[in-house]
Amino acid sequence: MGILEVKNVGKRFGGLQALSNVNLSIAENTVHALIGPNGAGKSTLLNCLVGKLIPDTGSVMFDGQSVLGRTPYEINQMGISRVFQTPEIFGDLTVMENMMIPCLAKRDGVFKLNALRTLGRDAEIRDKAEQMLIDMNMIEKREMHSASMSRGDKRRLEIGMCLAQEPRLLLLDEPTAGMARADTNNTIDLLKQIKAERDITIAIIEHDMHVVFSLAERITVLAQGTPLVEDVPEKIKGHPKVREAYLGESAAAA
Ligand SMILES: Nc1ncnc2c1ncn2[C@@H]1O[C@H](COP(=O)(O)OP(=O)(O)OP(=O)(O)O)[C@@H](O)[C@H]1O
Repeated sequence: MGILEVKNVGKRFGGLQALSNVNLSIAENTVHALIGPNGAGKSTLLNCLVGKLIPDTGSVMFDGQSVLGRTPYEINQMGISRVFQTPEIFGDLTVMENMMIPCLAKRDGVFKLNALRTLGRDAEIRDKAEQMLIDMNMIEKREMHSASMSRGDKRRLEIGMCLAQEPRLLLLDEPTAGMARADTNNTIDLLKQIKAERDITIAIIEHDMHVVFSLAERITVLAQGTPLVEDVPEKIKGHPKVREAYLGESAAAA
């Protein structure tokens, strides 16, 4: 059994069946990519995993426990962290201050922004945040204001902030969207490093096939709200059904 088990999940928005009969099993300590054309339902599915949406049908189990009916905060506490398409960091704060936030949230269960004033004197939190910045190869940027960093560095910080919560499943929603090639390659290297150094499962939604094929051990192709094929990357590459889903029938026949 996988660390994440999705069974028969369906989700409708008014007249649109965005997901139907979605079955997905993600094995522990693997990198599993979810790909598919625009509008295939990838983000909707991710939202169902983190409590942002409640499926109309089916079940979502994480490590044997249902996530359905739990709040995003409770699901996060269960061990699922999500990195959004747009970096969710506090631009006015320094890199170090940003990193202390999830460290405190992990230790104390809650976070209050006014705690930041005294946080610098909290040795345990400071040490943990510093260690995370070392792990993320960002320690020399600790005093920088986050808003002034490159997109790649913002993403690096945000991934580090997720890891500070010590998740068992990290969900990445188009982590390299809008990045220049150099930043994309840095993000690929960072994710490879994270995977090599930690016991962690990574599920990634990504349109950039260079990223997908550099990282994924298994790939599920979603089309029109339903999984079309699931296999190892070598089998997905050039799969006629996948070409058809992306390019349309005429292109697949060409
Ligand atoms: N809150 C919503 N209300 C109504 N329709 C929605 C909502 N969210 C998504 N949809 C629709 O559901 C379908 C699936 O959308 P979703 O964003 O999950 O696709 P996606 O595979 O993530 O696409 P993309 O790769 O473009 O991000 C689309 O037709 C979208 O317009």
